[in-house]
Amino acid sequence: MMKACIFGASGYTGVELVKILHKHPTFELSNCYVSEGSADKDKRVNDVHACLDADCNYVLQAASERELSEIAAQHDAVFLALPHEVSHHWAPKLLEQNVRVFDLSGAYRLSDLAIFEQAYCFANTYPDTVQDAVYGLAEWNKQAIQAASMVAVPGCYPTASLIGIKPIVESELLADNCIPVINATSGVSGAGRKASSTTSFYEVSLTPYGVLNHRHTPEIEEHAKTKVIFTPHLGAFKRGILATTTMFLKETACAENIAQAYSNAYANSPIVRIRSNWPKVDELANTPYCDIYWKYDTEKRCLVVCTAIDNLLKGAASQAVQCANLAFGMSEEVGLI
Ligand SMILES: NC(=O)C1=CN([C@@H]2O[C@H](COP(=O)(O)OP(=O)(O)OC[C@H]3O[C@@H](n4cnc5c(N)ncnc54)[C@H](OP(=O)(O)O)[C@@H]3O)[C@@H](O)[C@H]2O)C=CC1
Ligand SMILES: CC(=O)N[C@@H](CCC(=O)OP(=O)(O)O)C(=O)O
Repeated sequence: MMKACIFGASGYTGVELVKILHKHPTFELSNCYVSEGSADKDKRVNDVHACLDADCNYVLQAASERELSEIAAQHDAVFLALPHEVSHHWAPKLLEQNVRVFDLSGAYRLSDLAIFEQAYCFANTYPDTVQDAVYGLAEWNKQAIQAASMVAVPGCYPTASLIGIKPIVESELLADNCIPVINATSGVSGAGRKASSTTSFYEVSLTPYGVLNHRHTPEIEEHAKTKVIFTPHLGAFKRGILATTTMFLKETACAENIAQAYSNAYANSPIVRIRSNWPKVDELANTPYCDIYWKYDTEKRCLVVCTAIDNLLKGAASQAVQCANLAFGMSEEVGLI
Protein backbone atom coordinates (compact mmCIF):
# COMPACT_ATOMS: atom_id res chain seq x y z
CA MET A 1 0.00 0.00 0.00
CA MET A 2 1.08 3.58 -0.73
CA LYS A 3 0.71 5.96 2.19
CA ALA A 4 -1.28 9.10 1.40
CA CYS A 5 -2.28 12.17 3.37
CA ILE A 6 -4.58 15.12 2.72
CA PHE A 7 -4.04 18.75 3.71
CA GLY A 8 -7.32 20.68 3.81
CA ALA A 9 -9.29 17.50 4.60
CA SER A 10 -12.20 19.39 6.15
CA GLY A 11 -12.97 21.39 2.98
CA TYR A 12 -15.31 20.46 0.14
CA THR A 13 -12.67 18.97 -2.17
CA GLY A 14 -10.71 17.58 0.80
CA VAL A 15 -13.66 15.55 2.00
CA GLU A 16 -14.15 14.11 -1.51
CA LEU A 17 -10.50 13.01 -1.38
CA VAL A 18 -11.19 11.39 2.01
CA LYS A 19 -14.13 9.45 0.51
CA ILE A 20 -12.10 8.21 -2.47
CA LEU A 21 -8.86 7.38 -0.65
CA HIS A 22 -10.68 5.66 2.23
CA LYS A 23 -11.89 3.01 -0.23
CA HIS A 24 -8.93 3.01 -2.64
CA PRO A 25 -7.33 -0.43 -3.11
CA THR A 26 -3.73 0.86 -3.30
CA PHE A 27 -3.55 4.11 -1.34
CA GLU A 28 -3.82 3.93 2.43
CA LEU A 29 -5.13 7.22 3.81
CA SER A 30 -2.76 7.68 6.76
CA ASN A 31 -3.39 11.23 7.89
CA CYS A 32 -5.86 14.10 7.43
CA TYR A 33 -4.74 17.63 8.23
CA VAL A 34 -6.32 21.05 8.80
CA SER A 35 -4.72 24.38 9.72
CA GLU A 36 -3.31 25.13 13.19
CA GLY A 37 -6.17 27.52 13.92
CA SER A 38 -8.91 25.36 12.44
CA ALA A 39 -12.31 25.24 14.13
CA ASP A 40 -12.37 21.56 13.16
CA LYS A 41 -9.03 20.43 14.56
CA ASP A 42 -9.11 17.22 16.63
CA LYS A 43 -12.63 16.44 15.39
CA ARG A 44 -13.35 13.30 13.42
CA VAL A 45 -13.96 14.00 9.75
CA ASN A 46 -17.26 12.10 9.79
CA ASP A 47 -18.48 14.25 12.67
CA VAL A 48 -17.78 17.34 10.54
CA HIS A 49 -19.20 15.77 7.34
CA ALA A 50 -21.96 13.36 8.35
CA CYS A 51 -22.28 12.06 4.78
CA LEU A 52 -19.16 9.93 5.44
CA ASP A 53 -19.43 6.30 6.55
CA ALA A 54 -19.10 5.44 10.25
CA ASP A 55 -15.71 3.78 9.71
CA CYS A 56 -14.42 6.87 7.86
CA ASN A 57 -13.48 8.45 11.17
CA TYR A 58 -10.05 10.02 10.60
CA VAL A 59 -9.05 12.68 13.10
CA LEU A 60 -8.49 16.12 11.58
CA GLN A 61 -5.01 16.91 12.88
CA ALA A 62 -3.62 20.43 13.03
CA ALA A 63 -0.46 20.79 10.94
CA SER A 64 1.84 23.75 10.41
CA GLU A 65 4.53 24.65 7.92
CA ARG A 66 7.23 23.59 10.46
CA GLU A 67 6.09 19.96 10.29
CA LEU A 68 5.99 19.61 6.51
CA SER A 69 9.34 17.80 6.06
CA GLU A 70 8.53 15.28 8.75
CA ILE A 71 5.04 14.66 7.32
CA ALA A 72 6.34 14.35 3.74
CA ALA A 73 8.92 11.77 4.84
CA GLN A 74 6.13 9.55 6.18
CA HIS A 75 4.05 9.46 2.98
CA ASP A 76 4.30 8.46 -0.67
CA ALA A 77 1.57 10.82 -1.90
CA VAL A 78 0.44 14.17 -0.52
CA PHE A 79 -2.82 15.78 -1.67
CA LEU A 80 -3.15 19.55 -1.17
CA ALA A 81 -6.77 20.78 -1.00
CA LEU A 82 -5.68 24.17 0.29
CA PRO A 83 -6.03 27.85 -0.64
CA HIS A 84 -3.72 28.82 -3.55
CA GLU A 85 -1.43 30.90 -1.31
CA VAL A 86 -0.86 28.02 1.12
CA SER A 87 -0.17 25.42 -1.59
CA HIS A 88 2.22 27.89 -3.21
CA HIS A 89 4.51 27.85 -0.14
CA TRP A 90 3.94 24.29 1.01
CA ALA A 91 4.36 22.30 -2.21
CA PRO A 92 8.09 23.14 -2.70
CA LYS A 93 8.84 22.27 0.95
CA LEU A 94 7.08 18.91 0.67
CA LEU A 95 8.89 18.16 -2.58
CA GLU A 96 12.26 18.38 -0.81
CA GLN A 97 11.38 14.89 0.50
CA ASN A 98 10.87 11.88 -1.74
CA VAL A 99 7.12 12.35 -2.09
CA ARG A 100 4.67 13.00 -4.91
CA VAL A 101 2.47 16.08 -4.55
CA PHE A 102 -0.99 16.50 -6.10
CA ASP A 103 -2.04 20.13 -5.73
CA LEU A 104 -5.72 20.95 -6.26
CA SER A 105 -5.10 24.70 -6.05
CA GLY A 106 -4.24 27.02 -8.92
CA ALA A 107 -0.74 27.85 -7.62
CA TYR A 108 1.19 25.80 -10.18
CA ARG A 109 -1.11 25.60 -13.22
CA LEU A 110 0.32 28.51 -15.21
CA SER A 111 3.85 28.49 -16.63
CA ASP A 112 4.12 32.27 -17.16
CA LEU A 113 4.90 33.97 -13.84
CA ALA A 114 3.70 37.42 -14.97
CA ILE A 115 0.36 36.06 -16.17
CA PHE A 116 0.08 34.12 -12.89
CA GLU A 117 0.63 37.24 -10.78
CA GLN A 118 -1.95 39.18 -12.75
CA ALA A 119 -4.55 36.40 -12.42
CA TYR A 120 -3.94 35.47 -8.74
CA CYS A 121 -2.83 38.84 -7.32
CA PHE A 122 0.30 37.37 -5.73
CA ALA A 123 3.66 36.36 -7.17
CA ASN A 124 4.74 32.75 -7.46
CA THR A 125 8.23 32.79 -5.94
CA TYR A 126 9.19 29.17 -6.74
CA PRO A 127 9.99 29.19 -10.49
CA ASP A 128 11.75 25.80 -10.29
CA THR A 129 8.61 24.15 -8.94
CA VAL A 130 6.55 25.92 -11.61
CA GLN A 131 8.85 24.44 -14.22
CA ASP A 132 8.67 20.93 -12.73
CA ALA A 133 4.89 20.98 -12.30
CA VAL A 134 2.95 18.84 -14.75
CA TYR A 135 -0.57 19.93 -15.68
CA GLY A 136 -2.84 17.10 -14.59
CA LEU A 137 -5.44 17.03 -17.34
CA ALA A 138 -5.38 13.25 -17.21
CA GLU A 139 -6.76 12.45 -20.68
CA TRP A 140 -4.20 14.73 -22.38
CA ASN A 141 -1.04 14.47 -20.33
CA LYS A 142 -0.72 10.83 -19.33
CA GLN A 143 2.96 10.26 -20.01
CA ALA A 144 4.10 13.41 -18.23
CA ILE A 145 1.83 12.66 -15.25
CA GLN A 146 3.24 9.13 -15.01
CA ALA A 147 6.73 10.61 -14.53
CA ALA A 148 5.75 13.58 -12.36
CA SER A 149 6.59 14.41 -8.73
CA MET A 150 4.50 17.57 -8.78
CA VAL A 151 1.08 17.58 -10.43
CA ALA A 152 -0.95 20.78 -10.74
CA VAL A 153 -4.49 19.41 -10.89
CA PRO A 154 -6.52 21.54 -13.34
CA GLY A 155 -9.25 23.91 -12.26
CA CYS A 156 -12.89 22.87 -12.47
CA TYR A 157 -13.93 25.22 -15.29
CA PRO A 158 -10.70 24.55 -17.25
CA THR A 159 -11.28 20.78 -17.01
CA ALA A 160 -14.79 21.06 -18.43
CA SER A 161 -13.72 23.59 -21.08
CA LEU A 162 -10.51 21.91 -22.24
CA ILE A 163 -12.12 18.49 -22.67
CA GLY A 164 -14.49 20.08 -25.19
CA ILE A 165 -12.00 22.33 -27.01
CA LYS A 166 -8.74 20.37 -27.19
CA PRO A 167 -9.82 17.68 -29.70
CA ILE A 168 -10.83 20.44 -32.14
CA VAL A 169 -7.66 22.49 -31.70
CA GLU A 170 -5.33 19.47 -31.80
CA SER A 171 -7.03 18.16 -34.96
CA GLU A 172 -6.54 21.60 -36.56
CA LEU A 173 -10.26 22.02 -37.21
CA LEU A 174 -10.64 25.43 -35.54
CA ALA A 175 -11.01 28.30 -38.04
CA ASP A 176 -7.90 30.51 -38.07
CA ASN A 177 -9.69 33.61 -36.85
CA CYS A 178 -11.97 31.88 -34.33
CA ILE A 179 -11.84 32.58 -30.59
CA PRO A 180 -13.91 29.88 -28.86
CA VAL A 181 -16.69 31.28 -26.64
CA ILE A 182 -17.25 29.32 -23.42
CA ASN A 183 -20.30 29.89 -21.24
CA ALA A 184 -20.16 27.77 -18.09
CA THR A 185 -22.29 27.48 -14.98
CA SER A 186 -21.08 26.13 -11.65
CA GLY A 187 -22.89 25.06 -8.52
CA VAL A 188 -22.06 26.87 -5.27
CA SER A 189 -19.65 24.22 -3.92
CA GLY A 190 -17.18 25.70 -6.44
CA ALA A 191 -16.64 28.55 -4.01
CA GLY A 192 -15.54 26.27 -1.16
CA ARG A 193 -16.84 25.80 2.36
CA LYS A 194 -16.03 29.20 3.79
CA ALA A 195 -19.28 31.14 4.23
CA SER A 196 -19.81 34.28 2.17
CA SER A 197 -22.88 36.31 1.26
CA THR A 198 -22.39 35.70 -2.47
CA THR A 199 -22.72 31.95 -2.00
CA SER A 200 -25.40 31.94 0.68
CA PHE A 201 -28.59 30.08 -0.28
CA TYR A 202 -30.65 33.26 0.10
CA GLU A 203 -28.45 35.28 -2.30
CA VAL A 204 -27.65 32.78 -5.05
CA SER A 205 -29.61 33.00 -8.29
CA LEU A 206 -28.26 32.50 -11.86
CA THR A 207 -25.80 35.21 -12.78
CA PRO A 208 -22.48 35.73 -14.57
CA TYR A 209 -19.40 36.79 -12.62
CA GLY A 210 -15.70 37.34 -13.32
CA VAL A 211 -16.69 38.51 -16.80
CA LEU A 212 -13.63 38.92 -19.04
CA ASN A 213 -11.25 38.65 -16.08
CA HIS A 214 -11.73 35.28 -14.39
CA ARG A 215 -8.41 33.62 -13.41
CA HIS A 216 -9.37 30.48 -15.32
CA THR A 217 -9.19 32.32 -18.66
CA PRO A 218 -5.36 32.23 -18.85
CA GLU A 219 -5.36 28.62 -17.64
CA ILE A 220 -7.73 27.56 -20.41
CA GLU A 221 -5.81 29.61 -22.99
CA GLU A 222 -2.41 28.15 -22.06
CA HIS A 223 -3.59 24.56 -22.20
CA ALA A 224 -5.97 24.91 -25.17
CA LYS A 225 -3.32 26.84 -27.12
CA THR A 226 -5.90 29.38 -28.27
CA LYS A 227 -7.43 32.59 -26.96
CA VAL A 228 -10.93 32.10 -25.50
CA ILE A 229 -13.81 34.20 -24.25
CA PHE A 230 -14.80 32.55 -20.99
CA THR A 231 -17.87 33.60 -19.00
CA PRO A 232 -18.54 31.74 -15.74
CA HIS A 233 -21.97 31.78 -14.07
CA LEU A 234 -23.06 30.85 -10.59
CA GLY A 235 -26.17 28.68 -10.41
CA ALA A 236 -28.50 27.81 -7.54
CA PHE A 237 -27.44 24.19 -7.21
CA LYS A 238 -24.84 22.42 -5.10
CA ARG A 239 -22.57 20.45 -7.39
CA GLY A 240 -21.64 20.36 -11.05
CA ILE A 241 -20.42 22.43 -13.97
CA LEU A 242 -21.96 22.63 -17.41
CA ALA A 243 -19.77 24.30 -20.05
CA THR A 244 -21.16 25.15 -23.49
CA THR A 245 -18.56 26.20 -26.04
CA THR A 246 -19.19 27.68 -29.48
CA MET A 247 -16.48 27.45 -32.16
CA PHE A 248 -16.30 28.26 -35.86
CA LEU A 249 -14.45 25.64 -37.87
CA LYS A 250 -12.41 25.58 -41.06
CA GLU A 251 -14.13 25.15 -44.41
CA THR A 252 -12.69 21.65 -44.64
CA ALA A 253 -14.34 20.53 -41.39
CA CYS A 254 -17.30 18.14 -41.56
CA ALA A 255 -19.36 16.14 -39.11
CA GLU A 256 -17.25 13.03 -39.72
CA ASN A 257 -13.90 14.58 -38.87
CA ILE A 258 -15.37 16.27 -35.78
CA ALA A 259 -16.66 12.88 -34.62
CA GLN A 260 -13.24 11.40 -35.42
CA ALA A 261 -11.46 14.09 -33.37
CA TYR A 262 -13.59 13.37 -30.28
CA SER A 263 -13.41 9.63 -30.80
CA ASN A 264 -9.59 9.70 -31.14
CA ALA A 265 -9.39 11.65 -27.91
CA TYR A 266 -11.92 9.80 -25.76
CA ALA A 267 -13.21 6.53 -27.25
CA ASN A 268 -10.91 4.57 -24.93
CA SER A 269 -11.28 6.83 -21.94
CA PRO A 270 -12.86 5.28 -18.83
CA ILE A 271 -13.78 8.76 -17.53
CA VAL A 272 -14.87 10.88 -20.53
CA ARG A 273 -18.14 9.60 -21.93
CA ILE A 274 -19.27 10.58 -25.42
CA ARG A 275 -23.04 10.72 -25.09
CA SER A 276 -25.91 10.63 -27.55
CA ASN A 277 -27.69 13.61 -25.99
CA TRP A 278 -26.96 16.84 -24.12
CA PRO A 279 -25.45 16.26 -20.67
CA LYS A 280 -27.18 17.33 -17.45
CA VAL A 281 -25.30 18.29 -14.28
CA ASP A 282 -27.52 16.13 -12.09
CA GLU A 283 -26.45 13.05 -14.04
CA LEU A 284 -22.78 13.82 -13.27
CA ALA A 285 -23.02 14.99 -9.68
CA ASN A 286 -21.19 12.59 -7.33
CA THR A 287 -19.44 10.82 -10.22
CA PRO A 288 -15.87 11.14 -11.60
CA TYR A 289 -17.09 11.32 -15.22
CA CYS A 290 -17.09 14.05 -17.83
CA ASP A 291 -19.96 13.77 -20.31
CA ILE A 292 -19.70 15.35 -23.74
CA TYR A 293 -22.05 15.94 -26.67
CA TRP A 294 -21.94 18.30 -29.65
CA LYS A 295 -23.86 19.50 -32.70
CA TYR A 296 -22.47 20.98 -35.93
CA ASP A 297 -24.16 23.38 -38.34
CA THR A 298 -22.45 22.77 -41.70
CA GLU A 299 -23.81 25.88 -43.33
CA LYS A 300 -22.63 28.27 -40.58
CA ARG A 301 -19.57 26.07 -39.86
CA CYS A 302 -20.52 26.42 -36.22
CA LEU A 303 -19.81 23.75 -33.61
CA VAL A 304 -21.52 23.79 -30.21
CA VAL A 305 -19.99 21.38 -27.71
CA CYS A 306 -21.29 20.79 -24.22
CA THR A 307 -19.38 19.14 -21.36
CA ALA A 308 -20.49 18.45 -17.81
CA ILE A 309 -18.57 17.38 -14.71
CA ASP A 310 -18.88 17.35 -10.94
CA ASN A 311 -16.68 20.32 -9.99
CA LEU A 312 -15.55 18.63 -6.76
CA LEU A 313 -14.67 15.33 -8.51
CA LYS A 314 -13.48 15.46 -12.15
CA GLY A 315 -13.01 19.20 -11.48
CA ALA A 316 -10.80 18.52 -8.43
CA ALA A 317 -10.61 15.41 -6.18
CA SER A 318 -11.23 12.48 -8.55
CA GLN A 319 -8.98 14.02 -11.20
CA ALA A 320 -6.26 14.34 -8.51
CA VAL A 321 -6.62 10.62 -7.76
CA GLN A 322 -6.76 9.86 -11.52
CA CYS A 323 -3.35 11.56 -11.74
CA ALA A 324 -2.03 9.79 -8.64
CA ASN A 325 -3.10 6.44 -10.11
CA LEU A 326 -1.07 7.23 -13.24
CA ALA A 327 1.93 8.50 -11.25
CA PHE A 328 2.03 5.26 -9.23
CA GLY A 329 1.73 3.02 -12.31
CA MET A 330 -1.95 2.10 -12.04
CA SER A 331 -4.84 2.42 -14.48
CA GLU A 332 -6.28 5.91 -14.24
CA GLU A 333 -9.74 4.82 -13.08
CA VAL A 334 -8.66 2.64 -10.11
CA GLY A 335 -10.73 3.43 -7.03
CA LEU A 336 -12.92 5.84 -8.97
CA ILE A 337 -15.50 3.75 -10.82
N1 LIG B 1 -14.47 23.79 -4.81
C1 LIG B 1 -14.16 23.46 -6.05
O1 LIG B 1 -15.06 23.17 -6.88
C2 LIG B 1 -12.76 23.43 -6.50
C3 LIG B 1 -11.72 23.85 -5.70
N2 LIG B 1 -10.43 23.84 -6.17
C4 LIG B 1 -9.32 24.30 -5.36
O2 LIG B 1 -9.05 23.35 -4.33
C5 LIG B 1 -8.60 24.01 -3.16
C6 LIG B 1 -9.55 23.65 -2.01
O3 LIG B 1 -10.84 24.11 -2.36
P1 LIG B 1 -12.14 23.80 -1.48
O4 LIG B 1 -12.09 22.41 -0.97
O5 LIG B 1 -13.30 24.24 -2.28
O6 LIG B 1 -11.93 24.84 -0.27
P2 LIG B 1 -12.57 24.84 1.19
O7 LIG B 1 -12.61 26.26 1.59
O8 LIG B 1 -13.83 24.06 1.20
O9 LIG B 1 -11.47 24.07 2.06
C7 LIG B 1 -10.20 24.59 2.28
C8 LIG B 1 -9.44 23.68 3.23
O10 LIG B 1 -8.14 24.25 3.49
C9 LIG B 1 -7.96 24.38 4.91
N3 LIG B 1 -7.17 25.59 5.15
C10 LIG B 1 -7.57 26.88 4.96
N4 LIG B 1 -6.55 27.73 5.26
C11 LIG B 1 -5.51 26.97 5.63
C12 LIG B 1 -4.18 27.25 6.07
N5 LIG B 1 -3.74 28.51 6.17
N6 LIG B 1 -3.37 26.23 6.36
C13 LIG B 1 -3.82 24.96 6.29
N7 LIG B 1 -5.06 24.62 5.90
C14 LIG B 1 -5.90 25.61 5.56
C15 LIG B 1 -9.38 24.47 5.46
O11 LIG B 1 -9.45 24.00 6.77
P3 LIG B 1 -9.36 24.91 8.09
O12 LIG B 1 -9.62 26.34 7.68
O13 LIG B 1 -10.38 24.34 8.98
O14 LIG B 1 -7.97 24.69 8.51
C16 LIG B 1 -10.12 23.49 4.56
O15 LIG B 1 -9.91 22.17 5.01
C17 LIG B 1 -8.58 25.51 -3.47
O16 LIG B 1 -7.30 25.88 -3.89
C18 LIG B 1 -9.56 25.61 -4.62
O17 LIG B 1 -9.29 26.74 -5.41
C19 LIG B 1 -10.14 23.33 -7.40
C20 LIG B 1 -11.12 22.90 -8.24
C21 LIG B 1 -12.51 22.92 -7.85
C1 LIG C 1 -18.51 28.94 -8.11
C2 LIG C 1 -17.11 29.45 -7.84
O1 LIG C 1 -16.92 30.40 -7.10
N1 LIG C 1 -16.13 28.81 -8.45
C3 LIG C 1 -14.74 29.17 -8.28
C4 LIG C 1 -13.90 28.23 -9.09
C5 LIG C 1 -13.57 26.97 -8.35
C6 LIG C 1 -12.19 26.93 -7.83
O2 LIG C 1 -11.96 26.72 -6.67
O3 LIG C 1 -11.25 27.24 -8.69
P1 LIG C 1 -9.81 26.64 -8.90
O4 LIG C 1 -10.04 25.53 -9.85
O5 LIG C 1 -9.03 27.72 -9.53
O6 LIG C 1 -9.18 26.20 -7.67
C7 LIG C 1 -14.44 30.57 -8.80
O7 LIG C 1 -15.02 31.01 -9.77
O8 LIG C 1 -13.50 31.17 -8.26
